[in-house]
Amino acid sequence: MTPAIKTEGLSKHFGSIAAVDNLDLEVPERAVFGFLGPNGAGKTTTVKMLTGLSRPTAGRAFICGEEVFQSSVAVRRNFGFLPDVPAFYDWMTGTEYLYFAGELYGMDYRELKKRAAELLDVVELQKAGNRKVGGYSRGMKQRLGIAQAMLNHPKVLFLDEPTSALDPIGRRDVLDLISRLKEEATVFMSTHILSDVERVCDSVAIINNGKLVVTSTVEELRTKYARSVFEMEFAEDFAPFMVSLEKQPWFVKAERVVSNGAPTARVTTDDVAVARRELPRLIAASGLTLLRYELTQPSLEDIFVEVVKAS
Ligand SMILES: Nc1ncnc2c1ncn2[C@@H]1O[C@H](COP(=O)(O)OP(=O)(O)OP(=O)(O)O)[C@@H](O)[C@H]1O
Repeated sequence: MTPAIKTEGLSKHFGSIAAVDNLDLEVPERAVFGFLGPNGAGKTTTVKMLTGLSRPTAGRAFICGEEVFQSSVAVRRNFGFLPDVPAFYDWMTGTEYLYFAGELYGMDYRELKKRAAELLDVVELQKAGNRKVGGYSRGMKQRLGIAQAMLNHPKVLFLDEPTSALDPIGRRDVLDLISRLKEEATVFMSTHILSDVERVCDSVAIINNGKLVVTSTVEELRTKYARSVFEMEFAEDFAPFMVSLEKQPWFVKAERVVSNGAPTARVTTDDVAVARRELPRLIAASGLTLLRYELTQPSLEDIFVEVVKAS
């Protein structure tokens, strides 16, 4: 099957800076793909090359098998794009805005009317369609922007930081919408918000300093970096206890975090069976009063920090 997005040695240099360096990516159809990386990693530069807004210094990019730049008109038909800060005309209603955008795409008026109504439904703005965009919340604007990007049935939808400016309810609505869109299109979203990735993405790529560090399904990433984490709350100060754990052969790291409002010891191990046996004995020997003891999995954030540091 032709991948929705493919890059071969994609690179962009700005003078001596390699913003994107020899990137090989493959994104399957009908996936929600998370594109992650710390600030300055090269995410925006990559998205600009994938959407034909910036020419690569070397390498090639394909959307649905069509090479970007070689066949830009054919490629443009295949994707929709929502920038991180979309611009709207506040005096237009939501429906008028979609008609305006559809006319720019050259859509037939009858088809446009039908598609706009259908999309207002999908993004749950059917009631707000006749209200002026100036009165929309940020979340509503973002959903309208997604409807606009989906107008001409793109096979790939690029979303740049789609939830970063939203409150928790706006975020939840946009994430629910992204999950539903995968029925229609492949979604490629760049983001910093790892909990969003955990909620909606099937696969991810992590880049750092312009280079691909890892690409895999979220599941594989978890299995590969599976280390178990014990969370413990104590009635007394547990700092000396954490230090005493460092000598244990199964110990990877110990952190003091605040979980559910309480100071918590988070202890990571790479040998869960031994740690499970040993920890209760060590807690008993410490004389501390144990209030909570839980075995959890590392978050995507833990994995991200580890992968980026190692690179
Ligand atoms: N037009 C440009 N001229 C010179 N350097 C640039 C240009 N655009 C980007 N860069 C550099 O390329 C690198 C990658 O930038 P890019 O904006 O792609 O990163 P990013 O991952 O999107 O970062 P952020 O998450 O902060 O938006 C950075 O070092 C940046 O300073």
